[in-house]
Amino acid sequence: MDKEKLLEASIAARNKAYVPYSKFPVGAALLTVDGEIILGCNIENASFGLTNCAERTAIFKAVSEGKKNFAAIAVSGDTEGPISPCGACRQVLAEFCDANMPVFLTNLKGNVTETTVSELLPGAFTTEDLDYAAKQ
Ligand SMILES: O=c1ccn([C@H]2C[C@H](O)[C@@H](CO)O2)c(=O)[nH]1
Ligand SMILES: [Zn+2]
Repeated sequence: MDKEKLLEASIAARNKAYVPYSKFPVGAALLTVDGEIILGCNIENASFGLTNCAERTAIFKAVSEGKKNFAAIAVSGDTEGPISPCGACRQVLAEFCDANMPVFLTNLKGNVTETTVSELLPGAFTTEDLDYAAKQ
């Protein structure tokens, strides 16, 4: 997997961000198991709570096109250290990605952290929890 290419794609994805309120563009680049890169950016709203983060935009775009098997994601923002995905995005990543899927977090200075979905959200609530209740 070309980690540098994915990181660069996430930085390019920031250019499409719709961020009139925060002025804080974030980009995501989601790699499918077939080698396709799906981009996402944050999309804000005058009703602030309706904002969709870059990571969820990328995942929802992919899933809406029938692509649900992912190999990695890169996320970038202009932060002091590597960007930190919000809790909502961590939960959505846990829904669609393997626990050990690589997550590359970066900033514009080239600081990179490589982590995984389960490191970002240990003990995530998952579909297995629902299956357990359904069997009782
Ligand atoms: O990992 C992150 C962190 C923040 N944001 C967005 C949400 C909002 O538009 C702006 C400021 O929080 O950054 C993302 O898209 N992804
Ligand atoms: Zn988020």
